[in-house]
Amino acid sequence: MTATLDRLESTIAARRGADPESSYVAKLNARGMPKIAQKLGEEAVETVIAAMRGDKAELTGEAADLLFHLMVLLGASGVPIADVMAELDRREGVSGIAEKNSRPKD
Ligand SMILES: N=c1c2ncn([C@@H]3O[C@H](COP(=O)(O)OP(=O)(O)OP(=O)(O)O)[C@@H](O)[C@H]3O)c2ncn1[C@@H]1O[C@H](COP(=O)(O)O)[C@@H](O)[C@H]1O
Repeated sequence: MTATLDRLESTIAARRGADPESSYVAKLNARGMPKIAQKLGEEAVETVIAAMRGDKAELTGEAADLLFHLMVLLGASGVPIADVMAELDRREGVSGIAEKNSRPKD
């Protein structure tokens, strides 16, 4: 999964300055953060609707759209996907401790 996202991150970075007529990534970036954020929100809603319908094929497609648009937003914001992964890894460690602390004491 990480390799796929790393590759996508590189592709998005390479396409950002391309011709907006021929590149969707360039077109979105040219329209700025409000448009990128709006698209991410739309894809999130479409993902939720697909999940509620219980259609796994539709959900798979919408989830891919959602992840792609999140990657575009992170790229435009200068946040590397490696930082997001590192935060998730950190939380994995933290949640173990939180779980332990939430257990009733003898
Ligand atoms: N993964 C994707 C990807 N997923 C979805 N999309 C595009 O996201 C758009 C979403 O469709 P919508 O109808 O919601 O959007 P729209 O009508 O084009 O835009 P609006 O009018 O809503 O602003 C479609 O144009 C899809 O083609 C993607 N476009 C590009 N990629 C990746 O990005 C790479 C670079 O793409 P280009 O920048 O186009 O070269 C590609 O090789 C792919 O790997």
